[in-house]
Amino acid sequence: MKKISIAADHAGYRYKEIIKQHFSGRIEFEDFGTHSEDSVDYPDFVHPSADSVENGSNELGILICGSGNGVQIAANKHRNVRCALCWMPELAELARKHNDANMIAIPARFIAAELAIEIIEKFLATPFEGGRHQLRVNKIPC
Ligand SMILES: O=C(CO)[C@H](O)[C@H](O)[C@H](O)COP(=O)(O)O
Repeated sequence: MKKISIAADHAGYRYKEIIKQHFSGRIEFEDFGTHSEDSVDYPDFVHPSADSVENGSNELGILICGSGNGVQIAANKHRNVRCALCWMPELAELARKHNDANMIAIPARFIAAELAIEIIEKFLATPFEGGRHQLRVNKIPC
């Protein structure tokens, strides 16, 4: 697997570090920050991370904030980003299988870190199914 981008605001910082630690040695991350729990604005970290997925320098991207909404909304402003908000592994699986999601948004203030890891494991392990789903994904850009 190519590099994976990862970015978080202050509400997601701790989970970002836990995730990197868990996948250490298996996944090469490009960490776009933030790098502390000091209050920051999530778009400042989402956009460069989403750019790196959009331009192909990172294969997939992980975004973490308090509810997951902020980072997902910002990431999906990028024409070729499909960012899915996932709070259970089954949602991550479907986001990959049916939507070819290339970024995932994690709600750090609403799920345990252990569940966040489980969700990301599923996201990274699940291929896109293509077929009828490819026709639909092709129609997303407007
Ligand atoms: O969760 C969010 C709402 O979309 C944001 O992404 C931020 O994490 C959240 O708004 C941060 O809230 P705070 O009160 O400034 O810590």
